[in-house]
Amino acid sequence: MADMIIKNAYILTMDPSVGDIENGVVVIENGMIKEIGTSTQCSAEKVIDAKGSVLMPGLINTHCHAGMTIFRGYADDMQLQDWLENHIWPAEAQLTDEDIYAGTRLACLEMIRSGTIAFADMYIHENKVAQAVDEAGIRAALSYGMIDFGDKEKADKELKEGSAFVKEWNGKADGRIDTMYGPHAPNTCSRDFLIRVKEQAVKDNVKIHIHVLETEAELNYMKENFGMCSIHFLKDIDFWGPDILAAHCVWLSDGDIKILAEYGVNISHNPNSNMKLASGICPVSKLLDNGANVCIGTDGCASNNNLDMFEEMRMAALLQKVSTMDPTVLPARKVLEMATINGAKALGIKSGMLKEGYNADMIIVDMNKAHLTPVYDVASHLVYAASGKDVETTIVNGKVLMEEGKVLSLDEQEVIDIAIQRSKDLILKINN
Ligand SMILES: CSC[C@H]1O[C@@H](n2cnc3c(O)ncnc32)[C@H](O)[C@@H]1O
Ligand SMILES: [Zn+2]
Repeated sequence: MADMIIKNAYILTMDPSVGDIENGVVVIENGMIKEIGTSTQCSAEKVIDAKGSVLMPGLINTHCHAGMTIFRGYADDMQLQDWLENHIWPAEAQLTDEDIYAGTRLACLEMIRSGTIAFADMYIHENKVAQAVDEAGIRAALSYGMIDFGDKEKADKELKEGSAFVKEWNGKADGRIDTMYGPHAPNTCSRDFLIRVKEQAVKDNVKIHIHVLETEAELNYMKENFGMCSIHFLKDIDFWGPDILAAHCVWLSDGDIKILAEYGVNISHNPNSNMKLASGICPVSKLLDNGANVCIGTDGCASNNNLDMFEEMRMAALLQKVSTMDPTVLPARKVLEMATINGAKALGIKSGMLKEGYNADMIIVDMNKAHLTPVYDVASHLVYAASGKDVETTIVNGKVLMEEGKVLSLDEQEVIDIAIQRSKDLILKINN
């Protein structure tokens, strides 16, 4: 007897060798996909009838600061440097374990609700992020965010904390938590520190999550201080490889794009954050044309201001079209690949496709809605017409985290109430 069967669904497998299955069935056992096809001989304890809905791989958010969800709507409409240095960093200095736990629980709730099954995170008090992820049932690649600003003592302390986090949490929560090292950016971390981080990550066999060339200011800083841009600087210290998840990559030259593709670097494109902070536009279609792995993230809730990956997919497509003045670039299926297959590759997880032997990480999208009617092309609706609110069921590791719109792994009202209380206490502390 299997654990679960989902039947009568339009299945968007994202498996290129199979394609879509119009009236399909998926069998789940021990957190994995046991069978996928048009029929099954299996029976299961739980059967979900998904008639009229789309069953697809859950979305993967490859750049987030989940704890920052406590700052949703705090410090809008500013230049990135002003926003970060004069507002966000002073506010973060006031954050406690409990604030980050509350913010991350709120983030997990929103992600489960809007069809995200996994996210990559970089933040402070990351132990509390891990605790929240463990309890919420979602999957994540977590890193303690490190900044040394060229201070050797701070570098030692940060690396010690990043290392301790990796040792404590890697592979935990039934394998749902992976860890990474999280040096913040090439303009906030010293050269020596980045070299040490890379060495440690290789030793620990974990990946690295870093912001790269988000702003023109970073590009200018690197050129002034090192005589080269961040891409060449990181190449110079043997940093690049398929173990690197580089967020943003907005200010790239054609030569930089070739380097990122050649080294198999994973690039998280964060269109809403880049638009809101007016950072610029990542050359996504050029990166993809050169064979780079580009995936999609939301960034934190203080620069977005939500974690809806459906919205992020739509923005990714529209932004490339208008910036290249070519409506044929980044068609819907390609964007879906970025948010599923490419995200899974970046995180090194067997998700992002509905295929035998893969993690049972999937979502059911209700298509019986006015704004999703009629249907000529399912992929088109998922990217251009749907939103996270259309997700009715979310399954991670074979466990149902939300069923027919009810979140089962978290007490929704409690999560919201605590986040409200924490935000009120926080603003009093910040303003004092
Ligand atoms: C050291 S933990 C991570 C650090 O990153 C900050 N952050 C959030 N969003 C961005 C962004 O768009 N660019 C650069 N840094 C960002 C966050 O506030 C934490 O301090
Ligand atoms: Zn970020």
